[in-house]
Amino acid sequence: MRIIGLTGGIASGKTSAAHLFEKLGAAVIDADQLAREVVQPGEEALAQIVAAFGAKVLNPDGTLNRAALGEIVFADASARRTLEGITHPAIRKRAEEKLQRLRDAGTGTAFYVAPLLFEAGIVSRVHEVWVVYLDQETQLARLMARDGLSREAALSRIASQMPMEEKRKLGQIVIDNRGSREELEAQVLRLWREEIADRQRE
Ligand SMILES: CC(C)(COP(=O)(O)OP(=O)(O)OC[C@H]1O[C@@H](n2cnc3c(N)ncnc32)[C@H](O)[C@@H]1O)[C@@H](O)C(=O)NCCC(=O)NCCS
Ligand SMILES: Nc1ncnc2c1ncn2[C@@H]1O[C@H](COP(=O)(O)OP(=O)(O)OP(=O)(O)O)[C@@H](O)[C@H]1O
Repeated sequence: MRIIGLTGGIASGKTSAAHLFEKLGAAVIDADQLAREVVQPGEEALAQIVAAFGAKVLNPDGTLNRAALGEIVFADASARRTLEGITHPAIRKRAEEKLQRLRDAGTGTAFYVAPLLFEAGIVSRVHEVWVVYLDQETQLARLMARDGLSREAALSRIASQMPMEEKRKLGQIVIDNRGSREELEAQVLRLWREEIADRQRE
């Protein structure tokens, strides 16, 4: 099975691009979604997070208060590393299980969508890397609009990741998402045809 790592900066459009590939019939696993699964009530990782950060990161119903934890870890690199030390092994394990299921089902190509593909070393698990790219001003505007963040909070999230320009250089394929949604969709369709559908027929 060919595994394509799909990455990019925060709010660059990875999820949007992945949904478009999924609509065309691609198999997709998404690290952000796995990160949510591993902190559900009853999961080991949630207990470890509470032990490390205190009950203030829980909602009254016992679920993770993501906004509260986000405020802590995006302002403090050492707190972020503590959280990653808890969540990343659990995310990796779940990703391997999902990839194995796709392999067993005879899947030809799978996308592994991961914001921290380079930062978390996931790059060694994929066969090639596609990067969704945009300039920082557009990134900032989309991030603030989507998550209702102040400019300062949005900038600190961007600063917690490898700079977009570096990611761009490391991708075998770059999807330029500075333009409209229609332009994104056109690139996805072209890549689907040229890089996936045609190659699977070879
Ligand atoms: C801090 C948390 C609770 C904030 O939750 P929230 O719902 O606000 O954001 P969400 O999970 O949807 O992530 C949004 C984006 O933030 C960025 N981001 C998330 N975690 C990190 C991190 N550790 N370092 C840098 N950027 C990150 C990514 O670009 C991600 O796509 C959450 O992001 C989390 O648990 N992060 C640790 C797990 C992780 O590293 N996830 C990334 C996938 S490997
Ligand atoms: N071409 C576009 N034009 C306008 N808005 C867009 C475009 N592409 C994506 N968006 C919007 O930008 C925001 C970020 O996109 P998306 O959630 O797909 O990014 P992401 O890379 O998955 O983000 P994260 O790393 O935070 O998970 C969303 O609100 C999305 O609807």
